[in-house]
Amino acid sequence: MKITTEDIRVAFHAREILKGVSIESENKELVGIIGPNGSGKSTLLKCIYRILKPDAGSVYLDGEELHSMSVKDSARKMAVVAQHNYYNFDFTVREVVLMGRAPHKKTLERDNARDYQIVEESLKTVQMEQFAERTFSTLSGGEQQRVILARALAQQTPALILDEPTNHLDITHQIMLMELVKKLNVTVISAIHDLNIAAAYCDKIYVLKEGNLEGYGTPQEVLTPELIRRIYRVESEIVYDSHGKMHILFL
Ligand SMILES: Nc1ncnc2c1ncn2[C@@H]1O[C@H](COP(=O)(O)OP(=O)(O)OP(=O)(O)O)[C@@H](O)[C@H]1O
Repeated sequence: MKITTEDIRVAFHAREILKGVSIESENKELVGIIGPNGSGKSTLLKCIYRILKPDAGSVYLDGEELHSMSVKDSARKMAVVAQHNYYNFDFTVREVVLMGRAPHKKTLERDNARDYQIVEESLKTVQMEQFAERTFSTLSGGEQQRVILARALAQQTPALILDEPTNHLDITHQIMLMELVKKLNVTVISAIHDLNIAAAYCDKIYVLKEGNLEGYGTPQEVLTPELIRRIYRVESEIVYDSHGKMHILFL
């Protein structure tokens, strides 16, 4: 599925947070949004996953304007792993993941064997199947993050929106998550802080600073020492290992 934003503008209390942001992901592309703290990454993603209506501009899913669709229709097209405090969920892990099936159900339709099978598979994929009966709020931050990813997988959508998905995860699970997301073969738009993760996994990167797009292209095109200096005020060096993989060293 193709996701497009066109000239998105958002202001809070007369302060402009997004100043006309247009991005595009082709079908099955993994698109990274990078930028310093407060640059507007989450705000842009919130406009895409419909928790925030922009003051101006539009979001299109395969050419269809987001707000012209029902919430259920857009939830069948896109699942979200956002940065929230999840701790208040007083549900079991299995129940949380089952919520991912809701957009596929009619009003009052009961969960069936297939829904439970999808939930078990999703939990296995994120290696959380042994936690199915646990109360969600008793999990660690990283475990919660993986359960929320399982919920998004259970939603079986052609697009995923991720807001710093590797936040809370140890290095094993960071790599697991990015490898998994890459293999899903769906469209992904993800805010990413770690530039080496962005370099390793993104097909395309957009750079946000103070609500403006400051760069766009493949990781090789975008992640140059000049851009990193301009955006983050940090000196860096780009090296390629024996596998041809790009690494950013911060000096
Ligand atoms: N509801 C709101 N009311 C007022 N200001 C807000 C609101 N939501 C976000 N902001 C401000 O908008 C700016 C952009 O926030 P946003 O969360 O989009 O940044 P970000 O790039 O995702 O940052 P981070 O890397 O720290 O997660 C910040 O200065 C934030 O304080």
